[in-house]
Amino acid sequence: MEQARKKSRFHYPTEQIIEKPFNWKQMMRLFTFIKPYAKTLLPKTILMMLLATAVRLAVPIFIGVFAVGQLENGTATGSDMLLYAGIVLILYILSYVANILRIRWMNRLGQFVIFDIRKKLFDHIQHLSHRFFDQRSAGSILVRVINDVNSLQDLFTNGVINLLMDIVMLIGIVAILFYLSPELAILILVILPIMFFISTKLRRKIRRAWQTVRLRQSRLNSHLNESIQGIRVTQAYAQEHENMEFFDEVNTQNYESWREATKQNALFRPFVEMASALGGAILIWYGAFLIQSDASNLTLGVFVSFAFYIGMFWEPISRLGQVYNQLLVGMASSERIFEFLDEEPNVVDKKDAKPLTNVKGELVFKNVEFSYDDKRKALNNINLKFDAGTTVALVGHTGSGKSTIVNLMSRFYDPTSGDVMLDGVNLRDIRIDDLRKNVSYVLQDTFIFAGTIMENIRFGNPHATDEDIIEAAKAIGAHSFIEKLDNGYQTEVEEQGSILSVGERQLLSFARALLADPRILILDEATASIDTETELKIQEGLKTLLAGRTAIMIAHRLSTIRDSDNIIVLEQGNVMEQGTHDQLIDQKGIYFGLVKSQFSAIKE
Ligand SMILES: Nc1ncnc2c1ncn2[C@@H]1O[C@H](COP(=O)(O)OP(=O)(O)OP(=O)(O)O)[C@@H](O)[C@H]1O
Repeated sequence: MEQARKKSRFHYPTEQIIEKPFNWKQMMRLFTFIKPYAKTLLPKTILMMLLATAVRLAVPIFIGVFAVGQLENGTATGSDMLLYAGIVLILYILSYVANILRIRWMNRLGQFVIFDIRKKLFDHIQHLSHRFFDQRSAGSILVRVINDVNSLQDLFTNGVINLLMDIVMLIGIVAILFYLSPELAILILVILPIMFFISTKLRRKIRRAWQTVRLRQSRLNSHLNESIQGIRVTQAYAQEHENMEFFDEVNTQNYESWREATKQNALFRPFVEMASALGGAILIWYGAFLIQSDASNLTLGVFVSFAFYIGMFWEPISRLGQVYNQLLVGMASSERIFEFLDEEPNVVDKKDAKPLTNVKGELVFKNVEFSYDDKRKALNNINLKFDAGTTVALVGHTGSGKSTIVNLMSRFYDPTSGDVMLDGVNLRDIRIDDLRKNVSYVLQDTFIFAGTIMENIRFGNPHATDEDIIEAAKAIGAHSFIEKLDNGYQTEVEEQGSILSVGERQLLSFARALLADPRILILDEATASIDTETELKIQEGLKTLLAGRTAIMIAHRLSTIRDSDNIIVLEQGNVMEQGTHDQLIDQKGIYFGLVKSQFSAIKE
């Protein structure tokens, strides 16, 4: 019981082992990624592949039929033999060069295709709406862009061309075998179906074993990802031991699945080699019999060529098994990649969406309703006006709908019904890019990207010069703390910016927003308590930032709220009261209660 309770803390979606029939449609869709190279790299690679294969097929004929044949007839001269040796040598050199070029171009083709798939996937994901990200963890998205795309790598760098090469090789060998000696060819080919039957069974086992490896590995990845991201909470609650126990379990499972898969895998090659030896034995036994018998005209030369071909026969067969595995892995991965690619953004530009010019910054909500999940309403019939150039504070208990209102302003979501208008134009009719350039967000938890402080501020406007950035930082009041850092504006900060304090991060985000110079500014005020000096700096910075803009604040400090031109009080997705601080206090309604209970403890 204790054990079950402990393990139940860790929930990772487990994928089922996929045993689907081969899906041609999906494969064809995957191969459309080769299309851009259909006239350049692909034909060059195929040509080299055909050349290398043709040469390999020709060599045994020269050695067996011509050289040994002439020796057998007794017509061979030293210079003839030298000529044959020369030809074989040239053929080998030719095949060597063709193979080098084939491998080089094949790898290049594969890398280009992987590059294209990853780019397309990333580009697509970037444009997906917030709804998509609400339903998935960052880790699971990462796995698709990295692991699933990587697992297509083998297929495109080796698989496809090798598959073609092996098919051409097999057809070539079978045709030559039949041409040289149909009796001998038939006998040897009899064992082919038997081998295919056994190898298919073996391969299925191997495939399942590798699928288990992938599932175990993805569990291990998820656990690692979560553990590292949540390390501070884990340490704070002293849960390292529980974490370690679970890690041990998934790590052991991972190791065991690898052991099993490599064991199964190791069986395949010896099996192919055994079949190859069996083919050789049959050849020697029956071939010797045919050479001696008067009824057959099998010569020693043909027999030698045959032996060469038999030796070459099993290699493509064993490789075909590998390619089949690669195709199945590729299919599973591409299914997951296509699932993302087929995901349509919920919020998209209309065909005739208008550009935005001369924005004044008046926002109006008309009968707006909204629900995140079509079950529970987050906003009920909201009618609001945010006048251009004014500062409006949104207040209310947690979950009352403050963030939801601001989410609709940048069209991170569209209202379920009703409209949001900017300067009298429905947001749905405005180009999203234009809208978002005019509406900036300053989030409570400022996201700092890995890079310098300079680059982090420049995020607000990629075209800004260093001077513009320093000016913005000065205006906001961030310049003095930046200067005190080791390398000033060139100080490298890590992802999430953990070397910076909450207040400093806020100031950076103000500078970033000032640089973006939007008409409408949405601000989620930090709740963390900040020392009085920084607090003053933030208030000063805020004043500069808000000057002349329409500002919507999810306000947590009474001082900010009191200074606003209008205060909107929300409760369970409804607008309950609105007005200035004094008006609302006089009303002695919800706001009055909120101020008394919630803000009295917070520093004004
Ligand atoms: N992405 C989401 N998916 C589903 N439901 C959501 C989502 N975001 C918010 N909600 C729900 O919508 C309602 C309004 O949430 P919202 O985040 O707007 O509240 P809030 O007033 O901003 O709260 P807080 O002050 O705690 O940030 C809540 O009931 C919340 O559970």
